[in-house]
Amino acid sequence: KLGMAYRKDDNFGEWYSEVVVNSEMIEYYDISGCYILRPWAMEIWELMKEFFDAEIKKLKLKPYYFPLFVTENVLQKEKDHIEGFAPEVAWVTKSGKSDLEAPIAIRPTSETVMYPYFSKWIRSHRDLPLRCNQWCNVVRWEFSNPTPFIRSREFLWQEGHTAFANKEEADEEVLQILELYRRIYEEFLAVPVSKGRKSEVEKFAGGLYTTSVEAFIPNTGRGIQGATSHCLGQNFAKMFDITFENEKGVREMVWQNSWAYTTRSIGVMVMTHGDDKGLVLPPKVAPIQVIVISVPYKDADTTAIKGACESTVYTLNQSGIRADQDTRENYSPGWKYSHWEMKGVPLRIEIGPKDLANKQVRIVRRDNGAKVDIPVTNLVEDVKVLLDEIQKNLFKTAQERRDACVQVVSSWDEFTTALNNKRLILAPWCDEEEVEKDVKARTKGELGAAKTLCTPFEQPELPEGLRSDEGRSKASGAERNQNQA
Ligand SMILES: O=C1CCCN[C@@H]1CCCn1cnc2ccccc2c1=O
Repeated sequence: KLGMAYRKDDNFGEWYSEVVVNSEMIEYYDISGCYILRPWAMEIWELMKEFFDAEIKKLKLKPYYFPLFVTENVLQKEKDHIEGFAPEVAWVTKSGKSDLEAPIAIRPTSETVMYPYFSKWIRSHRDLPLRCNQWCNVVRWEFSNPTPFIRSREFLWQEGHTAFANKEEADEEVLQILELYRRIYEEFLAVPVSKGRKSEVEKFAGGLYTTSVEAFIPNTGRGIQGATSHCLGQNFAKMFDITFENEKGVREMVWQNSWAYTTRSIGVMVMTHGDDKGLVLPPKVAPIQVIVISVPYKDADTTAIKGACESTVYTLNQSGIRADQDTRENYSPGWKYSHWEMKGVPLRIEIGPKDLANKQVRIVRRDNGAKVDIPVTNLVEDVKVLLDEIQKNLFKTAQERRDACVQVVSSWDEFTTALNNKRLILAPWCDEEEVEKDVKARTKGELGAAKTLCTPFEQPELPEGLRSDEGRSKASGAERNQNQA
């Protein structure tokens, strides 16, 4: 199947579903909200994981793996905030034909799985900081419209859970991790995000405060949470009796953080960069950065051309570039161009008889379609420069597009107009829960009620006299159940 049936700016939802399938990232599954992640998606996940895992190891995180299952009474331990999430919890009630004595929950997140053991492991200040990270799947049986990568009933993530002797250390780590999430999005996925603090209404109810990186999808005019880094305060230490004896022999409760990013990040990247030819991959996360395609002529020396493709791929791979070739003879060059454009490969190299004769190759960029002939002598350097240019261009284009959607407002009328114009709104914000709930209620409409995304750490000047003590907050048309992590 070649070419897209839907155009991104006409039928965004259908376009997205088609791109993730045609690019061979996703296969739909016969259970709603569940998807098969194929190599083209998993290799992207693994490239991000390689970066993130190396960075948290520098922060002394240790790898763990906790069980998928949690008992009912332990899960109910954080009942105060879980009641909001209870409908999403999936339960195992039988094995074979027989019922289990007590139903067992499948982890929707792992606080209640881990923290009874943090309580057991932490006795003295010498046991702190405790730094635990796991890469796993979680299950949340949501009912709102399922979307590959963005909202699924099972997804992959990493969840970090740390414990410190004091709040200062916890506060510092929250921001260190948030910066890593910004780097994942901006340096790897080429997606601009805003760092900020969640409102009391939108934060993780079980925690003290939540910080997040927020992305924006111009096509839908909606913000989307990219990743979260929470300071839990001593709330869970109280619930699970996680205490330590400090240097003076006094027993104290620990200060905890928890943080996650998920496979949703892949969907945000697809939505940001994809076009009407399909996926457009930032080179940093492209499983194949350069595809070499043979362009045989009727009586040309196909063996020589294939040999040139082989050696081009070899030379590129030797210099750390992820290159592959498509010299299949049962597909035309044109078919191959469309196929690899659909998969979003950043660079295509074409090698035909005249390229061979002139000791050059033709390089075509996926992001802007530019074609250039380069001598094979300079191949590796030129390819590296082009890949770097594509990475920068994708980020710059996405940033300009996102910034063009930002609307600074200072009145209710401006706010509602901006909301209906699918804007990312920057508004003076009082950060009062009642006001936030009232705004949500008053903006319920076909575009979805307005939801605050965050109070950005970077604040523009606030004109005198505007009601706010927290600076401006970003809001946009809501995506229900936006918070994946
Ligand atoms: O974000 C994170 C980062 C990673 C660790 N967990 C925190 C908070 C998760 C909040 N949450 C989100 N959905 C849930 C769904 C069912 C039960 C409980 C929950 C739940 O506690």
